[in-house]
Amino acid sequence: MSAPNCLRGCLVQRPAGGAAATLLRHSTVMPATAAHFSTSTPLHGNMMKPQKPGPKSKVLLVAKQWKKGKVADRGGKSPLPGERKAFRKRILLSNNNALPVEGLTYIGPGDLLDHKNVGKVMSIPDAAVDQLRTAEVFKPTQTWSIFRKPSMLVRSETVDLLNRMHTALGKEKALRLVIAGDRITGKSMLLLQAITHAYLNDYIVIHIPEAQELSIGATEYAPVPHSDPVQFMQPNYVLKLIQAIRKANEKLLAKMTTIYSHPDLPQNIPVSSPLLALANSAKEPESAWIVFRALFQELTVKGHGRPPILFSLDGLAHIMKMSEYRTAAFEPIHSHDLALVRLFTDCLSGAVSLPNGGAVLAAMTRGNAPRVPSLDLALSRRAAEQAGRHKNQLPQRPAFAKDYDDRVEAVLQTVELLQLQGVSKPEARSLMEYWAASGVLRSLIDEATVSEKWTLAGNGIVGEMERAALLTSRF
Ligand SMILES: Nc1ncnc2c1ncn2[C@@H]1O[C@H](COP(=O)(O)OP(=O)(O)OP(=O)(O)O)[C@@H](O)[C@H]1O
Repeated sequence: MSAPNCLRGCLVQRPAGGAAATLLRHSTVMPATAAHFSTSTPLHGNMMKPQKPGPKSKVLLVAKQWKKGKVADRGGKSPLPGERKAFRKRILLSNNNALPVEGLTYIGPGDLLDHKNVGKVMSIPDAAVDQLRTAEVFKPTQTWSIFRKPSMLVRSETVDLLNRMHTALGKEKALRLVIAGDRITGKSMLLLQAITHAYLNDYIVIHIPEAQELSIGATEYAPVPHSDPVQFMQPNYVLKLIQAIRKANEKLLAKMTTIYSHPDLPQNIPVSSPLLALANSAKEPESAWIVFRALFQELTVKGHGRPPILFSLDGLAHIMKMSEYRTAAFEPIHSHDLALVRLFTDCLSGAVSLPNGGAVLAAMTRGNAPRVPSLDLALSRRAAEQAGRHKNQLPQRPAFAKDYDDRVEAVLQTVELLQLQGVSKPEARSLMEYWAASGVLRSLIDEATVSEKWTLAGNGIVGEMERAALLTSRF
């Protein structure tokens, strides 16, 4: 018999079914006489006997259990409600293994206004670190956990933004500005720098750290009584926000006193009580929105020793669209009909003013932002206007476009835009020298290394520079 014919003959004699083949492979007693590829009588006899289950049949058993929806017991404790989220949001702000950097100075109240500090890496003072942590300004995506203490690069944009804020303060007006830019260019970090400056200069800071928490339908909501057209409050979120404002701005709130009587409040707060007592009266979610409104009303009284306010939000796109909430009639609710969002957008558009000065800042985020055509259009119009283009040359909605939203465009009609790009080469060098001094970057920092990393990072995009230089520490 020729070789191919022999092979065919042998294969034909093999058991056809996979299960049979398995049994064959795992049959415990293999007669010595049994030839390979043979279905000889002794083997047939053996197959008729009951077989011990082999490893393969165990796999089948597990698969069966899985199909029935049983969870295999791994012996561990399953996480409690909220534990996974807390772990995801956990922020470490120091690393004792990183080297202390010599010559690193703390940011003072006027330092972020000073052009001399552009290109310097500076540390955040401990008191401000606590306030920033309370207001949830640090983000888990940033690289705080690999350095000895929270420090940041002062960029030219930082000084520019804070000088604009300072000028507005002098005019008793609020700067209304959107921070935009490509992915990981440092938009949230710039917002953090503005908030740090605000804390160091005794502003009251109201910060919404993740705008998506307001619009994705993850927190309770209820109609605001007597609101027409109806607005919706988010009691639990607002209670948490008041507690953060109270804790981070405690000293300032204790110094100021109320000038209105606020009869709607759940607790009697007589006129001339400290604002801290007013903030403390928010104990239950049910009364949180009324207390928040009363506190905001008190803080925005002109004069009376009221400090400037910084009202900020990260993740603007999430509140520039329909929310995931529904009315009782199952109609979708626009994000601008959520009371807290409405207050922010009114401040951003200038409909509600901050008479003691300050700023309303909104940062875009590119990480998980939804696409909002009206937002993109409004920002590109603002960019064109700032570049000095004539009204007739501004970008327009495409003809017959459906998914544009007048409410969004109205809010952004007069805001300023700060378009963030990469850092300059001297700024990049200073940052890399800080990384090297901290011991997290092990290479000689010279012109060539800086140029290489700067170019690799799309002309100095900070997050990309971190990827290129500190690859293992972040990703
Ligand atoms: N001024 C700075 N000093 C030091 N590190 C910075 C600075 N700006 C940004 N970074 C770093 O760059 C990374 C990206 O920053 P950030 O999270 O602020 O970017 P983003 O533009 O808000 O990102 P996204 O596009 O995802 O919203 C972070 O790890 C941050 O630590």
